[in-house]
Amino acid sequence: MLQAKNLYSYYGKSPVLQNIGFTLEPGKLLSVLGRNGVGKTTLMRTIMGLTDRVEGTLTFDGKDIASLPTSDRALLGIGYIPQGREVIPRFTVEENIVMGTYARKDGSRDIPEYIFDLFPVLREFLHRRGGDLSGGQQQQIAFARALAMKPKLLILDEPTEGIQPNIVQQIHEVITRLNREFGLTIVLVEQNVPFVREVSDQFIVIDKGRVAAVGTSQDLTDELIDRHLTF
Ligand SMILES: Nc1ncnc2c1ncn2[C@@H]1O[C@H](COP(=O)(O)OP(=O)(O)OP(=O)(O)O)[C@@H](O)[C@H]1O
Repeated sequence: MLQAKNLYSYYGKSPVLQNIGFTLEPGKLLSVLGRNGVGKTTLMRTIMGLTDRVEGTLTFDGKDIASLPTSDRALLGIGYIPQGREVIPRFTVEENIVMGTYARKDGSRDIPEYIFDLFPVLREFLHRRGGDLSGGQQQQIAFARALAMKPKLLILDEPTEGIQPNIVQQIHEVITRLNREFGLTIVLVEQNVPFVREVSDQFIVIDKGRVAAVGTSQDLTDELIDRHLTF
């Protein structure tokens, strides 16, 4: 479904990512690991077309998307929950979620009902301003907005960063259900190694902008983590 080959991604003249390669099959979950500043967010932004320039190949559903604008990538079915959530504080919860529907091909502005089954609190707070909700609830809005576009692929950049522990567990359960129950293909940037081991089909470790290791969940050994993830 998503494939990168010899992918380089630039901010200005600097190649932040170099020679990145991976293949993600439909319905699978790929975790992206690495220390702070190695390029994980840049990889997510590269998939969405938000860096200055790329070289190499990036295909989605067999189509070359490397030179498409971000809005076209969304229309093809790539949903993105950025680091920091980016909920619009002045908009109501409902308005924030409906924004996601604008990336839908069917033109409908309806919020799919299952979103409120996943996040009942959002139904309750539908007419409150997004900015008045807690960090965990804002993360739920960010999920709901991305799911409202009915994505085929969901990109999640550290969805539990800065969120209180009781909500972290809930977000982990939602990610697991979206992948296992709803069959959504997911790329997940995540620091929590036990959760990565539990939920991933495959992983890549990035170090200094390059792929340092790839494998399936069983290949994510303590030795690999010591080498590339501990500080
Ligand atoms: N908009 C930008 N312009 C120029 N350089 C950038 C930009 N965003 C990130 N960088 C640089 O790219 C490198 C990778 O940053 P990135 O945010 O992708 O890392 P990360 O692995 O996601 O880190 P973190 O875990 O802290 O989020 C860093 O050296 C960073 O300074």
